[in-house]
Amino acid sequence: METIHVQHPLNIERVNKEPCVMALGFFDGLHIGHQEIIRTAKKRAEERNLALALMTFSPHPSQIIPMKKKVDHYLSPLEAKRGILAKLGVQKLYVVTFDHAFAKLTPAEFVDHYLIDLQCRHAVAGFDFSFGFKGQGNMGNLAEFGKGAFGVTTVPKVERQGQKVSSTLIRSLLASGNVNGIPEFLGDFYKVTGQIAKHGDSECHEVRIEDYLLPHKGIYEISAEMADAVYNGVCMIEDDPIKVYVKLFNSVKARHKETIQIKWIKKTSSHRMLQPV
Ligand SMILES: Cc1cc2nc3c(=O)[nH]c(=O)nc-3n(C[C@H](O)[C@H](O)[C@H](O)COP(=O)(O)O)c2cc1C
Ligand SMILES: Nc1ncnc2c1ncn2[C@@H]1O[C@H](COP(=O)(O)OP(=O)(O)O)[C@@H](O)[C@H]1O
Repeated sequence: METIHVQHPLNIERVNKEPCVMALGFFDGLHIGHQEIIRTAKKRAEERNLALALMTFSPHPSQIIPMKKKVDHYLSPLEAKRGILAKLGVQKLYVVTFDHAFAKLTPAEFVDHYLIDLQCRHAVAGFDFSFGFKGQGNMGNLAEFGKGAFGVTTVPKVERQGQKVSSTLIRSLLASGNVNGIPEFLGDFYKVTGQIAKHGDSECHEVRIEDYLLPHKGIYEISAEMADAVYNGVCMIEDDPIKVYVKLFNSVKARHKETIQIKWIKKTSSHRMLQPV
């Protein structure tokens, strides 16, 4: 997968582009709703023999525009997003810097410069995707702004348990420590990647995790992947200041600075921190 970072104003001559199907959205977490968008876009790309592209933004629009909640930690920071998108078959990833100049674009300007000029031949997004100044562009008027340059597919709402699957919903499950409820919406357990920051004589390792949203403080059953091997263990999250400690069962020790991927299984009680299951 090719990753192309662009910033407004676009110097279109210098952007590596090709006729494509473009999936649109922020896509934090790549939950089952997002996966449905990408599956649909992939189908359209195959039918039309076009490249599969996806446009996302960085940072989250709420960092620039006042919104109800400011997102400053992610379910899938850009590197994690890249890995997941490549696996889902995305061939070109456009990462647009979301700054004030970009946020001020009218829906027509966004479509002209970021879809038509990037050779989008078909756009795919969910029923609630919005774009352009004050979110005035939507799936009801996207085709009109496209003036026939591309077709549009709107993916209907993906729901579970009577609720729209959303990154906000997954964030609230993390905030309540309800990590075992996440796979229903995410399609998998919630995973974060970090580095072993400190290890002493004890088998309890401190892990440094950046950019990811973490579950609520407490003790969790986890599985950890390091150097292609998977271990079971427990993880303790402290807040104020935020610290993450991992203990792997069977006295497995991790090396300093080793990369560790933590998969959150469920919240547990403190005594199991000492007593492996
Ligand atoms: C060109 C452009 C301008 C935008 N301007 C605004 C804005 O002024 N106010 C706003 O609330 N959102 C704005 N947005 C953000 C969108 O409403 C939306 O959050 C973003 O496109 C991510 O879509 P998603 O949340 O459906 O993934 C803009 C988006 C784009 C692409
Ligand atoms: N549950 C869903 N059903 C259908 N489409 C969705 C769903 N959730 C998100 N989308 C679409 O996925 C893209 C990215 O949406 P985004 O706003 O980043 O997700 P979320 O609503 O989870 O924060 C947009 O095109 C959006 O319309």
